[in-house]
Amino acid sequence: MIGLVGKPNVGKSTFFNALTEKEVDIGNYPFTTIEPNKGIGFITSECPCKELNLKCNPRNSKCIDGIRYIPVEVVDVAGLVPGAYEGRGMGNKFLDDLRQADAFILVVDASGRTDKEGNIGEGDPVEDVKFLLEELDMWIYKILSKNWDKLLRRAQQEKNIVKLLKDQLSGLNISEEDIKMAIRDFDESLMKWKEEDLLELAKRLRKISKPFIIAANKADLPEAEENIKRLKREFKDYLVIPTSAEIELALKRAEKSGIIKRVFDREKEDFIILDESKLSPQMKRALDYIKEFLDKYGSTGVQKCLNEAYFNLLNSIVVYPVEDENKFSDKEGNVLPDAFLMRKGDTARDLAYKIHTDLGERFLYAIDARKKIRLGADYELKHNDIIKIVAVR
Ligand SMILES: Nc1nc2c(ncn2[C@@H]2O[C@H](COP(=O)(O)OP(=O)(O)OP(=O)(O)O)[C@@H](O)[C@H]2O)c(=O)[nH]1
Repeated sequence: MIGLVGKPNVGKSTFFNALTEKEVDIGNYPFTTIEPNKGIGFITSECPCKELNLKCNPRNSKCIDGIRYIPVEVVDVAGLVPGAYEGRGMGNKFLDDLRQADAFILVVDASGRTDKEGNIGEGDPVEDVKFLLEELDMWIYKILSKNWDKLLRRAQQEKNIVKLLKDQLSGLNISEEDIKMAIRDFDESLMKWKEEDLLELAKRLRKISKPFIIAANKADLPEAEENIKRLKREFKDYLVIPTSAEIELALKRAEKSGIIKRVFDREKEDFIILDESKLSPQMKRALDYIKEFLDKYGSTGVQKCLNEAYFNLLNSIVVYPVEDENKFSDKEGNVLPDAFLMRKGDTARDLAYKIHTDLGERFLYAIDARKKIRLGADYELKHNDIIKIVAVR
């Protein structure tokens, strides 16, 4: 799940709506209850139907003009205020939402028109990013240092520090490997760890467990240009994506009401006006303004943030399981019915388990449907693979 974080007034709600506004209802969502601050966004990936020259019948996703839209959950993490890590403001709800997110899109007002408290005024998006990082660090520090005395007592029996820390941080989804990496140059005895060591560890764990992208929102405003350059200079290790949530929402709505058709190219996003006669002079001006923005930045950036979060931060790949490797279909003849999100490094057996535990347990071998060759259980899946799993009956 991706979390949207940002202080008030930076355009987070607009961003959330632009990402999650339902266009077409699709069944088979892999999610059960959707809370009010959660929504479904779609990551986009080239569908193999184009290359294979087939017409697909998606079930768990949708395909428009050869682009597969795969549903993912997005959570609007409300309540970022100074001291939120201590439960100020929205209290535990804020912390709970943070815990659930695998990665973040950190939304800042790149125009600098939002001040520290989230009011209209003078602000600095570079400072806002720093502030958020501190909040996250303090949040992890608080979890880490909670009942530290008790942990030290336990350490007298349990010598495995990594295991102790993993227990302490349960809920944050950090692997033992990552903890080991983070404490590699720390003293072997927990007794010797000082407060600044714990703070440093919190910082490292945040980097590992909560990767994020910076959405430099309101990029359409003139003051944004300079701030975007500063953000890129200041946060070289991070992806800074100029966005205009307002333009994305406007385009989505214009398309829904049949005024335009959006066109997506690998390089650039554009739109075609379907009926000029329906446009008021005001709408025409707005669309000209939007076109200028797209010419300058290539896209509204909103969809790009979600795609980058999955494909870049979380190392996701898309794999298409099929039951008939000749027709690329399921038993009913639906071509490329499901698009599964997997991670780089996942194997054919992992895919079988993801489809069904039983299929994982009965796994015999897999078939690469394009090349019609057999693959072993340890075959490392690649992006856009089409795979049939063969299992013991
Ligand atoms: N120019 C411009 N304005 C934007 C953009 N995104 C949002 N806004 C405007 O910024 C203001 C705040 O947007 P919201 O989406 O309500 O901001 P928020 O961060 O969710 O704020 P809270 O609801 O107070 O938490 C609104 O007036 C939006 O229309 C953008 O990309 N460009």
